[in-house]
Amino acid sequence: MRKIVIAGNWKMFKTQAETQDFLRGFLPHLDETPEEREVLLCPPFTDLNILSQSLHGSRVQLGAQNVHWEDSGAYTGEIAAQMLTEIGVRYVIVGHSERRQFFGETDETVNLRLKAAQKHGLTPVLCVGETKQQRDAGQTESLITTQLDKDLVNVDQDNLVIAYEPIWAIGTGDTCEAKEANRVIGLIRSQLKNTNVSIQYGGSVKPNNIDEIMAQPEIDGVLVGGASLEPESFARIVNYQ
Ligand SMILES: O=C(CO)COP(=O)(O)O
Repeated sequence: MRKIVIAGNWKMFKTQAETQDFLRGFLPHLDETPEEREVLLCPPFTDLNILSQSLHGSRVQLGAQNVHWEDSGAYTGEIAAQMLTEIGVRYVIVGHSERRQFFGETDETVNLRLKAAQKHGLTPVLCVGETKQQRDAGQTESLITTQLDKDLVNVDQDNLVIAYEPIWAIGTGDTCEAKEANRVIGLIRSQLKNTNVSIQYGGSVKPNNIDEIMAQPEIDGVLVGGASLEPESFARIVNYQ
C-alpha cells in the first residue's frame, strides 16, 4: 500500500510566534483527518524545535527543508542530519527547484544529500520537475528521466518520497491539470525500482483543487507551499474529500 503524504513546505516563512498561532488554528482540524494520511510540516530550521515540542504526541510529522551530506564540518549555513534527528525530524525535502535555481544545487549534490539523509534514518522528499521552457519544448519526460537517473544513484527506494513539482506551477496559481500531473507521476513511477514509492504533486495546490488532484490514481499526496501557511486552507487540504 502506498502511503498518502500531505506536506506543507513553509519555505522562508513564519517566526516562532507565527508558528504557535498557526498550530492553534490548525491542530483542532486534525480530529477529522483519516488515520492513514501522513501529515507533515516542513518549516524553517528555527521553527523545528518549537514544533517538535508542540507536536509531541500529535500525529503531525516534522520535516526539514535541507540537509548536508557530511556529518559535521566547516560548512557555514548548512545543517547536518543528526542535528535534525536529535530534535525529532523524520523527513527532509531535497532538491527543491528553489534550491536548484537559487543556491546552486545540482543533481550530484542532491544525490549526496539523499544518501546522507537515509544514512541517518530521515526520509527524503526528492523534488523533480521541468521549467515552462522545457515543457514547451517537449522535454518534460527527458528532463525528469535525467533527474531521476542522476539523483537516485545508490539511493534506497524503500525509504523515499518523490514530489513532482513542475516549476511553472510553483507559486504562480497556474496549477498543472490534475490528469496531466497524474500522467507525469505515472511516468516517474514507471522508472522506479520500487513502484510503491509515494509520489506527490506540488505546485499551486489549493483548497479548490485538492479534491480533484487527490482523486487521481497515481497521486499519493501533495507538497503545498503558499496554501500551507494559513491554518484553515491547509486544514481543508489535509481533510480533502
Ligand atoms: O514549491 C512548492 C512546494 O514545495 C509549491 O509552492 P506553492 O504551493 O506555493 O505553489
